[in-house]
Order: sequence, then C-alpha cells, then structure tokens
Amino acid sequence: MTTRPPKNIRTEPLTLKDRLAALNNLPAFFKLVWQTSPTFTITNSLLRIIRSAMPVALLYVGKLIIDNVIVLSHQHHADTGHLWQLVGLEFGLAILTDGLSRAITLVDALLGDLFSNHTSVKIMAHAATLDLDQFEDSVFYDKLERARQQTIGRTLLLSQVMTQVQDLITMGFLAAGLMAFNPWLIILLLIAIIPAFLGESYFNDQSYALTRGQTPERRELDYVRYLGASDETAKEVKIFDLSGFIIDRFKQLSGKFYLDNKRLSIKRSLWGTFFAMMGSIGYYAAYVVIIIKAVEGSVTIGMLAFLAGSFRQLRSLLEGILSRFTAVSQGAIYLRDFFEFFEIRPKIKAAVNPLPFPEAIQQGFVFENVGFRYANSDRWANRHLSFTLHPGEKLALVGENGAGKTTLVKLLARLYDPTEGRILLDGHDLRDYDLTDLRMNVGIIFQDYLRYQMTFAQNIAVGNINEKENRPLIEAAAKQSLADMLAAKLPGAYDQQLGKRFAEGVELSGGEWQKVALARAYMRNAQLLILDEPTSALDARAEYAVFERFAELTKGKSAVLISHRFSTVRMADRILVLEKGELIEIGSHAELLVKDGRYAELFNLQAMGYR
Ligand SMILES: Nc1ncnc2c1ncn2[C@@H]1O[C@H](COP(=O)(O)OP(=O)(O)OP(=O)(O)O)[C@@H](O)[C@H]1O
Repeated sequence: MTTRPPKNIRTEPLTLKDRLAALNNLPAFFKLVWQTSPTFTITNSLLRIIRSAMPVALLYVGKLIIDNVIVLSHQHHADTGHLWQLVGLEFGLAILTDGLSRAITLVDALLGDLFSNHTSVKIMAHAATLDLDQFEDSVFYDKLERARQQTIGRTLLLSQVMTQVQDLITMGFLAAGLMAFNPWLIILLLIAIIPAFLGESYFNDQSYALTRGQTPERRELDYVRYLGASDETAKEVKIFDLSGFIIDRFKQLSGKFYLDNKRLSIKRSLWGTFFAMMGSIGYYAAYVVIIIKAVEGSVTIGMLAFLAGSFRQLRSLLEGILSRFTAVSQGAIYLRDFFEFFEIRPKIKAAVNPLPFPEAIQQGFVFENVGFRYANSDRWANRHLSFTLHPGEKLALVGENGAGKTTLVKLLARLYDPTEGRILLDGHDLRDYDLTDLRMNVGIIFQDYLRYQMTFAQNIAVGNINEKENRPLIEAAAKQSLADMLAAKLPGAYDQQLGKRFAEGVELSGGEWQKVALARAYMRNAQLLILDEPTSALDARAEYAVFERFAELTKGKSAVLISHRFSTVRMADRILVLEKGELIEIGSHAELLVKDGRYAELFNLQAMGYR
C-alpha cells in the first residue's frame, strides 16, 4: 500500500489571488446548474431577490411602530388605528419572510438533487470515453475521486453562491439606511470585520491544502474500509484472519487524519474567538454612538432601534459574506478539479475518416514488429512481435505467467495502442478503422471477466447490450456456451438474480460463472473471438464439450485462445509461444513437438503430471 501523494497534487496553501482567480470557474458552474434545470434556477433567483428586501422592511416597520407607540403614549385620546395597521403589516412581512425562506430551502434541495444526478451522469459518461491506461494511473484516479466528491459537495456551493448574492443585496438595503444616518458607522463595521475575514481565509487555505494533500491516503482509507467490510472480501479476510491487520492500517491512517485535523481545528478555534471579540468591540462602539445621539434627542427611539438593528444585522451579514467568500472560493477551487477531469482526453482516438470494418476479413491481422510498454512501467510487456493471424485461423497463445499474452489481445481490441510497430488489418493500420466498429467485431472474454450482480439473462446480454431484450439470441448464446443447462436448474431460470449482493440472488460456482461469461462471446457476430483462459475453471468434461463446439461455432471466424491447458491449446491451428513478451516459437501442435523446443518442453511437463 502506498501513501505517497502523486507529484502533481498541490499541498501548499493558496493565496487570496488564487482564490479570486478560482471564481472564474463559477460561470461554467452556473451553466451546468442552468443545464440541470432552468425553471428551478429562475425560481430560486426570484425568491431570493424578494427575500433580500425583507430584513430592512421589517426593521423599518418596527421603527414606525415604536415611534407611533411613543407618540400615542403621550396622548390622552389616542387613535390606535394606524398603529394596528403597522402591526398587521409587520405580521404579514414576518409570515412572508418565513414562507420565502422555506420555499428557498425547498428549491435549493430539489435543484441540488437534480444537479448531483446530472453531474454524476456526466462523470460516468466522460469516464466511459477514457482509456484503460488512464484508469490505471493514480493521478487520474485522484482526479476522478475528487470530481466524484464534487457532485455532492457542489450542491452546497450552489446554495452558498445564491445566498451570497442574496445577502449582498440585503446588505445594500441595510447599508443605505445606515449611510444616511452616519457613514462612519460603516467604516467602524469594516474595521471590526476585516481581521476576522483574513483569519478565516488563512485557515481555510490551510485546511484546503491539508485535505488535498490527503487525497491518496483517503483513497487508501476507503479501500481499507471496503476490505474490512464487504461481501466480496469477507471470505479471504476470515480465512487469512486479516481483520487485525486491516483494522490496524485503518487506525493508523484515520489516526493520522485526526491528529492533523485536530491541530488545525484548535488553532482555528482560538483565533476565531479572538476575532469575534474584536467584532463585538466594533459593534458596541457603534451602539454607544447611536445611544448618545438618542439621548441628545437628535434621533427618535424608533430610529435608535432601527439603526441598532441594522448595524447588528449588517455585522452578521458581513461576517457571513466574508466567511462564505472563503467557502465559495474554496468550492470554486475544487470545481477546478471537476472541470479538469472533463478536460482529460482519451489518447486512443477514433479515426477522423474511419474505414468501415471489412464485411469479411480478407488478409487477416498482421503484427509488424509490435512492442508495448504500460504507461506506469519501464518494462516491455510485448516486444518485436511479427506474425499474421489469418482469416478463419484459430491461434493459441501459450507462455508462462506474465509472458504478455493478455497484453497482446488487448492490443488487438485497441484497449491500448502499440508503443512501437503497428498492427494491420487487411493492409490498413488498426487505428484507421472505426473504433466502435472494431470493438463490435472483436469479442473478448477476459480471464477476470465481471460477475454482474444482475439476472442470468442480463449477465449474458452484456456481451451485446443492444440486444438485451432479444431473448432468443440470449438463449442461443447460452446454449453454445453450455450455460443453458445451468439456467434450467435455477429457480428463476433466465430471470434469476445472480450473486449474493441483492435479495434472492443465487451464487454460482467458478465454472458456472465461466459458462455464463463465455455465452457473452456468442452474443455478437464478431469476426474475431478472443478467449483469455475461458475454461480454466471448467471441469474436464465441460471443457472438452465447450471446445468441441467452439471449433464448429466459430467456423470461418478467427479466434485467439489463451490457455495454460495443452489439451485445449493443441486444438488450435497454430500456437504462438511467448516468453518475456517476445515470440519464440510458432507452429501447429505437431510441428512444435517435432521442433522439440520450449513448447515441447512445457507440453511434456504437463503431460507428465497426468501420468
Ligand atoms: N495494467 C498493467 N500495468 C502495468 N503492467 C502490467 C499491466 N498489466 C500487465 N502488466 C505487466 O505486463 C506483463 C505481461 O502481462 P500479461 O497480463 O500480458 O501476461 P500474461 O501472459 O497474460 O500472464 P498470465 O498468464 O499470468 O495471465 C507482466 O509483466 C505484467 O506485470
């Protein structure tokens, strides 16, 4: 397990300039919000604009009421009609304010949910366009992880930005009243607030740097949590008695996070208290000024209440706006991660003017000095590969573990492109063909095929998802891979839920799963069929039956088989022997035995084991 942060993750704090620059991401963010739901976006904005005028209106009506009460209290026959009208108005405003707040919360929540769904779909759709080796890169994974987190975190950003604008408008209304009375009060207010803002901004920077620096470790923490409590891992964890090891690692990682976060939280809390005190001093200084004016008689008592109320609200609004600024800019910085993820482009590109895939392959696939190196490795997984896979030919790949067999077939399906050399199909580079077309015409079943926690039929249909409703095709595919006998035994037959994860799921044995996976290969009319150790878990009788059919079912089609069982391998037209990524022998079973080279050695070794 590695905990080293990838090189390009920035862990140093950010400056105010960085934060302001990050706000540039907001327009794109709002475009995304708008795309999510124009109606909710407009409704939300309108509600907030109306809501922002409420505080000053309430304070002003309050002022009128107090002044009215004072005047009336000095009269003998007071006419209270106007007073009650004012009280009624304030009551109405209070109810409206509350209603608006609730409506805003509701629209925020609905828009947030839609936004989260919309962005999750966008992330999945974009991830689907990316290359396999991008998924194998840890820096990429961190980006994906942070982008995923954005889908939840950004709904908060949405309401924060909206609230920010709303509060700014409210502040404008309140400040106008205060300015009319005494502009100096505004200055006093700013002096009281700015240190708190700078402090808040400093600690947010620190916390951002900390969280970002912890991304790889957080990923490991999630992985350890998954290892410790998941249906897929439970068996091995029990057998190897790993829970102690896993829990220790979890404690070690989570303990480190706790300590790092605690240190920062304590510092932040102490400084926060100090800055809040400064704010209070500023507020009371202003309060004293207003009281003196009231005692002197230069403002009414109603005005005193209005100004003090305005000042108090302005202070908390300003505090909120400034601290939200750091949160908003923080969010905007995380947004950069989100948009960066969408900027990642696949390297394996579809050809601009693609050639259509041949109706029937004429010359076959030609490997011309093909070499491939995984991006995260400095060793060649395949090197100097030159051979032809003829149309209709059945080719078997043999070689020891890590010899490069799986890599070779991944190159055939363009999951990767060769690092050197080229692969030709009917005389043209594989890269010149339409990528979707190519993948449609190459059927691969990998050794680590997925066991979908779906129904039996769906598990086969994934081989050609366009035909997911085509039950006769699914049943025919099952018949070809011998999975049909299995369906007959299941209580729900083809609609039987497989796997243990969901209710009423039935778990299959390794060999049974393999038959199901094998059926996927027969779901499409591929011209090249690749089976990467397709029968390793089948019993001897099943394997024999599968291959007896295989030759017949793939008549006229090319096929590549990877197998460690020579009983399977010998059925191929030609056998390609790989060693350390290179081709060392090629020929039929009989030819290679006569040659008495590596193949003969491996074959005899296995045959000896059976004697
Ligand atoms: N995704 C990957 N990233 C980096 N290196 C890889 C990756 N996949 C395979 N390799 C390396 O490439 C080499 C060839 O692997 P490959 O899977 O092609 O071997 P194989 O012959 O299919 O082995 P096996 O018989 O065990 O399935 C190995 O050394 C392996 O470590």
